[in-house]
Amino acid sequence: MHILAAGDHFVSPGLLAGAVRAELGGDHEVAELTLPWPVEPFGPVGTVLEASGTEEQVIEALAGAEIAVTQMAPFTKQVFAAAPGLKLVSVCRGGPVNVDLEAATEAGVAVTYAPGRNAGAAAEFAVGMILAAMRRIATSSAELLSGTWRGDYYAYDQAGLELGGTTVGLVGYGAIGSRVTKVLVAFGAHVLVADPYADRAAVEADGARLVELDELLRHSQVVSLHARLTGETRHLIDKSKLDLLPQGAVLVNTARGGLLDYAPLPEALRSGRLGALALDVYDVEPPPADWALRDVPNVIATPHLAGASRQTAERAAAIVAAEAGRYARGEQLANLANPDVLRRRP
Ligand SMILES: NC(=O)c1ccc[n+]([C@@H]2O[C@H](COP(=O)([O-])OP(=O)(O)OC[C@H]3O[C@@H](n4cnc5c(N)ncnc54)[C@H](O)[C@@H]3O)[C@@H](O)[C@H]2O)c1
Ligand SMILES: O=C(O)[C@H](O)COP(=O)(O)O
Repeated sequence: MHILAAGDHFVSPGLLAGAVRAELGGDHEVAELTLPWPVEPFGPVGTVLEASGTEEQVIEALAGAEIAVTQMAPFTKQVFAAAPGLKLVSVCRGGPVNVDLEAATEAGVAVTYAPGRNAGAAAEFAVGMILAAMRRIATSSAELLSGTWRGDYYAYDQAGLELGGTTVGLVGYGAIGSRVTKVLVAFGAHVLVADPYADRAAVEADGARLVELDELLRHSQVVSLHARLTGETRHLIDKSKLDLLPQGAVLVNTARGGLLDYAPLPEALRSGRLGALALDVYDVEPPPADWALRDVPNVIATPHLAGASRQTAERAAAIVAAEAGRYARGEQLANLANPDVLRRRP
């Protein structure tokens, strides 16, 4: 069998190919393709979002492949049309946003994905960002290293908040939001959750309360975003929603830049409306040189790092290799994103 391992600098082609060889044995031809990373600014929500590399690159590398394993490669209608032998695309992402699922189904190609493979890493990182922002860990460190010892941080009106006893609002209760909840509850925080699709009983069993978004925003001193970016969630938090937050609230976004309207943020921070902002994701990645939040107080910014742990990369490669193994043995795939494809097969 011919297999394409299309990786990037995070989940490398070598890591993917090694896992596939270990799963399938050595009798198969595994081609390796390296895609650029970091990705270009993300495209609009559509059929294929957040892909990396070009269709031409993928078409050339596929060359007769029956299986492709990847994180970011674009699988568009054109790619499926040019690869008639392709039967399985296994994507090691939380959602196969780089695959046109309709075109895959039409072409009879099964698509699998990897829900939760980086949820532990992203949840730990989000909690780290929440703590760093609440207690000014990152900004005070940067100030001290640049020569400023700020005694006023001890003053009552400048001092940070403890997590214990503080109300934290989590927007989105999926693989990451639910993990963040459990950690925050263990710290003694009161956790509010807004997610129109969440199971109330599951939220309550985790020690949190399911509420409407506006209620969450009105009552949370800290708000952390954990929803997926869809047509429905784009700019879920805009100026009108920011205005609902208590004065001096902390806002954390480790999910997707598109969830948040970035335009009102500089003024909200300068005026103290927002007490701190912690970001791992941006409306444009990387943010431009003249980024409006670069010289604004109380901003923490990391380069889209939340999901990037060693375990995530290893787990990702193992998950797609296991799906390739199931396909090769004729077994049921574990996480099929386009079940309709089964109806199209003889
Ligand atoms: N920064 C990083 O490195 C990094 C890493 C992994 C994931 N992420 C991002 O984190 C986010 C969460 O990932 P996940 O794996 O938990 O996703 P998930 O699919 O498991 O959960 C997303 C949740 O969002 C909820 N949701 C949908 N519409 C909503 C709405 N209108 N309001 C509130 N909630 C809504 C869904 O019901 C679901 O529970 C995603 O945006 C993902 O892309 C970022
Ligand atoms: O780090 C990320 O944000 C990802 O690499 C992709 O996340 P996703 O797999 O949930 O799309």
